[in-house]
Amino acid sequence: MNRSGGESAVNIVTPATSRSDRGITPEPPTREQAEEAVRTLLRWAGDDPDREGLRDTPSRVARSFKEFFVGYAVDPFALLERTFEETDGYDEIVLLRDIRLESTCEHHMAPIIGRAHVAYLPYRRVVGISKLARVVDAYAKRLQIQEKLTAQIANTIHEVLEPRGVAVVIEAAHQCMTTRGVHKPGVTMVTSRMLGAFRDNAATRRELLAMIGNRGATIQSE
Ligand SMILES: Nc1nc2c(ncn2[C@@H]2O[C@H](COP(=O)(O)OP(=O)(O)OP(=O)(O)O)[C@@H](O)[C@H]2O)c(=O)[nH]1
Ligand SMILES: [Zn+2]
Repeated sequence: MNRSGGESAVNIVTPATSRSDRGITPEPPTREQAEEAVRTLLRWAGDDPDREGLRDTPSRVARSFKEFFVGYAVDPFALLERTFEETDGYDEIVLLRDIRLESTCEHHMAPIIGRAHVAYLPYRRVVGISKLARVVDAYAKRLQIQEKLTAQIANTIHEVLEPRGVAVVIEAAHQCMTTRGVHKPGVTMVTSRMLGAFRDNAATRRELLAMIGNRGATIQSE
């Protein structure tokens, strides 16, 4: 049965989940090797890793990386396993709007800061709303490009919940563009991934976009 889009449904191909999507990464280096790499980068920056102020920096950076990249240790699919079926037939849009997004650009390892909006059209069951935000974090807390991040979140919800539609919109500022390189402060990148009814039905998509509203201006002040 086709749950994803009604009469005009086209079959949206969601790419197979890769090992890294599931949070499985190759053999990591030791803590000592990671700290030595930071010392090398400190020297590359032009400073002396042995001076007092920098002595503990390799250890701090190693710890910080565990926070910035905690998503590699999370299986986003498992986050959505628990669902609730007593919804009295609720089948309208569920939208989690303005989820704070903190990610890292995979090209420059610079912060990507913004907001994610995640919506789905339930089919028979709903998921705890915090889990949608957890899925965002599970993928955001990795090295990313925004397009892939957007697609991974949508594809995961689509694959696990099998809802009638999924929509993910991300608006974010890339510090690799604002503080270096082309230096364009205030620029935000907007991406969306629409699946099922959000992709096939223009009215459903319009309703969603109206619910999200124009929130771009709020990102720039962050
Ligand atoms: N499509 C996409 N591009 C991104 C994202 N984050 C950063 N980039 C871009 O990735 C590109 C990498 O381009 P390169 O020419 O390889 O790197 P670069 O010499 O540092 O480029 P500049 O940033 O232009 O100085 C840059 O244009 C970045 O703006 C993202 O999430 N999606
Ligand atoms: Zn970048």
